Amino acid sequence: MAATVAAFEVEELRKKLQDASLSESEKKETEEKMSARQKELEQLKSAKKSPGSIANPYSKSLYMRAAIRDVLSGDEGVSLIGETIVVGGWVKTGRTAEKGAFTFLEINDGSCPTSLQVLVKAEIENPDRIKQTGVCVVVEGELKAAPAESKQKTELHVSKMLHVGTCEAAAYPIAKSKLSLEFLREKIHLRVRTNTIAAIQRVRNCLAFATHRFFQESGFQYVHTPIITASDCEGAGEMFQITTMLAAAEEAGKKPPPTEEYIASLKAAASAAGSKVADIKKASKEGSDEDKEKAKQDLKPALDELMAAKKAVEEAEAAAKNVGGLPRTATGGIDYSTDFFGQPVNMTVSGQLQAEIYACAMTSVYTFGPTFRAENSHTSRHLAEFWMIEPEIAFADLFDVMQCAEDYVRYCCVRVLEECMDDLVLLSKMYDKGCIDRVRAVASQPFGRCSYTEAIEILKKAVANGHKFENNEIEWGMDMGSEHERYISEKVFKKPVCCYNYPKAIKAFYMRANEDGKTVASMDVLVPGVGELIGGSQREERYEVLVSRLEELNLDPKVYEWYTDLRKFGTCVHSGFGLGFERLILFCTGMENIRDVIPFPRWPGNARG
Ligand SMILES: NC(=O)C[C@H](N)C(=O)O
Repeated sequence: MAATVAAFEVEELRKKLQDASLSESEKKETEEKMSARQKELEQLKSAKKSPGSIANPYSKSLYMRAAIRDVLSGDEGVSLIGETIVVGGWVKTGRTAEKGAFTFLEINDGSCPTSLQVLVKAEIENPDRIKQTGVCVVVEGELKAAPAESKQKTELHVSKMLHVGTCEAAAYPIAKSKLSLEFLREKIHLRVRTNTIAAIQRVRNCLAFATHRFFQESGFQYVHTPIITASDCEGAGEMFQITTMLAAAEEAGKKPPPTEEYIASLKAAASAAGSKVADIKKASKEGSDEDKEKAKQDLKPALDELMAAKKAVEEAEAAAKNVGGLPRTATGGIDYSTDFFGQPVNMTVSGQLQAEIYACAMTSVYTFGPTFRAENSHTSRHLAEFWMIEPEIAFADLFDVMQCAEDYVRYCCVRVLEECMDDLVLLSKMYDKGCIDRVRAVASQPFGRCSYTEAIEILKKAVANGHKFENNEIEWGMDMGSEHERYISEKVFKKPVCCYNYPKAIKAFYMRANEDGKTVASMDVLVPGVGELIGGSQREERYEVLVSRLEELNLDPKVYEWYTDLRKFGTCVHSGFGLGFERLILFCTGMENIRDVIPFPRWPGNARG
């Protein structure tokens, strides 16, 4: 809410003014900023609202319901005092007062972290039906000024209960206010009813919208790349396969395969049927008129018998090869030609290759969709299904995409500070006190830049000075671990860093080879608290170099023909990157575990919800 942001800013500026080391001009500038924000705050607070102006446009036919966010925004509802409004939501807490004459409910509808206090008289609704956490209510009533001692400025005095969805209190798993995040992951269908998960969802929503805004305002086309694909972009083989052969295999697998004797007996039957046909044919040419007439009648059924016998042999032979119920090729591999797509396919690990196709015709494009990795990884930084944003830009080199990555991430931070401050405040109080400062710091200053070779020097020096990493063997060519990446961004630069020009041996086939013969034009953005947030590169645009790189890595150039074709038909310098959306959310919310920032997390052994 804009007013919350303004109030927060005023407070921050007030704190800053107490800093004795401020110069006269800094002090003046801060005072001016503060009075401008103060004025803005006053305006927001006095903006006049009406029940009609705040009613949700798509909740009018049933109830004329308003979102609690719109009731409370700016002035905490003061300008609506005396008006009749309708709100709907779920009870956070309920209590009775005056021996059950009143029920006080805190209701929340997910539109903002704040709940609305609602007062229901016993003659309007039985307290026992509504006071449990988790009950759903839609209520109509007059918004009144709250008593002076209460923490909120307004409360709703209910005149009509429009809906009650009761909640079985004893069985409701999230009735308690403080539950562990691990426990909530098990109650996946109810966890968004908690303040934490709802706040994270609002931040996620804000970042998703900010992503589209940033790229749309920068002239990018949003491209939908496929989820089902035959190519492995990262060449790492950590893919989920897609097939329809398994259900049929299960059926086929139930029958024992035909024995050699059985196949031999079928073959004998086929050969007998063959001889019979030959005899009939002979009789039709050489026999008496009577024989010829009979042969004419016998030929058709004999031919049918032969065809059926041959088919039985073929089927039995195929079934004998059908190990585990799966059809096999002559060399014993699985025969995918009978599968749905006629070839092995998997769920995408990255939309990059297809994004390149579009960039090489439309110049600036981006994808934003789910990607999948079948890594058996149980860390707090990995998911089997995660969302990725992948811009791809023609006529752009490595340094252009580094700048794009920096601008995009900073833009997201600005948006989240402007639009989700209440959520950030809530989360930072509960989980990570320094989070808002880190987001602000990212929004307000340029990223660092450092080559991989420089990064290795920094790490070596750290070890020489006594710093202990879990992996203390620092040498050029290593794949830096998260502890090393975090050291560089958190301890050395104290801000996000674009690290670039990594060794060729640890990077993917599509990255452009540098002149030194050892490195490729790749970059990672390393961020405090998170480690690697972005990976990207300038793409290899030279046909021969790309094909020989594929061969070097034992990747079949035939499989990547369409990709290498782009280099044959009007090639150009182009670059792009991929940002793991959930890692951006981790950074902005200060949450520790990636499983808590996606609505329905998938990890090995878990696909709840
Ligand atoms: N689009 C990109 O550059 C991201 C890269 N394909 C990755 O998955 O890391």
